Amino acid sequence: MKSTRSKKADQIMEWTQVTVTTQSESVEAVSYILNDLGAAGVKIDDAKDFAKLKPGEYGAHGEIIDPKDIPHIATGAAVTAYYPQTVFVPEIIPTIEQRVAQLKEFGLDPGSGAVTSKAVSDENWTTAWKKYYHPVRVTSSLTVVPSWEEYQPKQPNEQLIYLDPGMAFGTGTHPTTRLMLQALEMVVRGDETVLDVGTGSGVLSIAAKLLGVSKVYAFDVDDVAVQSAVENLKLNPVASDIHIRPNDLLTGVTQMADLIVANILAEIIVPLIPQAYERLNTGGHFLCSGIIADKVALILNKLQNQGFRVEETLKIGDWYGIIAYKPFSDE
Ligand SMILES: C[S@@+](CC[C@H](N)C(=O)[O-])C[C@H]1O[C@@H](n2cnc3c(N)ncnc32)[C@H](O)[C@@H]1O
Repeated sequence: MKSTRSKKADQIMEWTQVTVTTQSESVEAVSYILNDLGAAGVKIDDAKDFAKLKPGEYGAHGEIIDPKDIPHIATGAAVTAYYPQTVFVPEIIPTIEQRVAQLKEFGLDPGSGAVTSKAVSDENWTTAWKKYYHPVRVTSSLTVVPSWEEYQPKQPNEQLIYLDPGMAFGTGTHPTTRLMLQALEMVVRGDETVLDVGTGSGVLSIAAKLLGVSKVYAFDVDDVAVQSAVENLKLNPVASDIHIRPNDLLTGVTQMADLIVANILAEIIVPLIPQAYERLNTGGHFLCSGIIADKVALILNKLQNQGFRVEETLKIGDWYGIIAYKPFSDE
């Protein structure tokens, strides 16, 4: 389970909780829709996530509580959003139903798309998202640590990313994020300049710095995400010199880079591909994830047509990540 939560939550006590019943492949798109309609945060329950957890595998080190103790759904997925009193939820429910049904047009299975709502108190929500977060080792060298937890590295090469995962997408534990973290570990050699497109919580920017890149410029179209990334950068001294600002993809960005990372839905990666090619130095890498099986061929095709050479296709569960390389003219 993962959740996102904006700072607005600290100021308002009463919320309307809206739950959409869907399928695993659509959770990110449904979250996007719910956020787009004014949710202060979303929480995802995905039966597939729980199916992969093994009792004791994480608990022995205190990273995560025994999965069987976490209430969870047995099949499919549910995305729950929290709306402040300023949003009149009965008015937006038909729009949610319509936009979720339209996901079929993007090749996603929205499942039943059933929408339910109920009033909740701030206290219930706070407990719901926070109690399941504990340090999680996301790659062989990177561990995400919630900002309120004490944690000592268990291995000499283990590096810590401190996050308040409540405020934007990017707890580090989502498969799409882990694909990008793995890809970063594979390509970073040190001293690179990086553009992080759709930074969310800032997790990839912080990871890139820990892995030894020199400069990071991070962007997100969502002001709440930018604010959350700014707060998370403050939790990680290594990230103090990261530049971050609101921006739509790389539109208007003139900074050249050796590495561009983007964990965004495939539909949004498509227009980013030519921008990324233009901003990358030759010999540089473009890393992207957020891609479901049905969209892999489309993205590979667009990358190759643009002139990229695909070096690796990575997979975790139903999600794919791609490492693409911009060759020198004589390669
Ligand atoms: C799936 S999250 C990834 C967050 C983080 N980078 C990670 O890997 O965990 C995608 C992020 O992209 C942002 N985003 C979506 N469309 C965008 C666009 N056109 N330009 C910039 N950011 C965008 C969203 O606001 C969201 O924060």
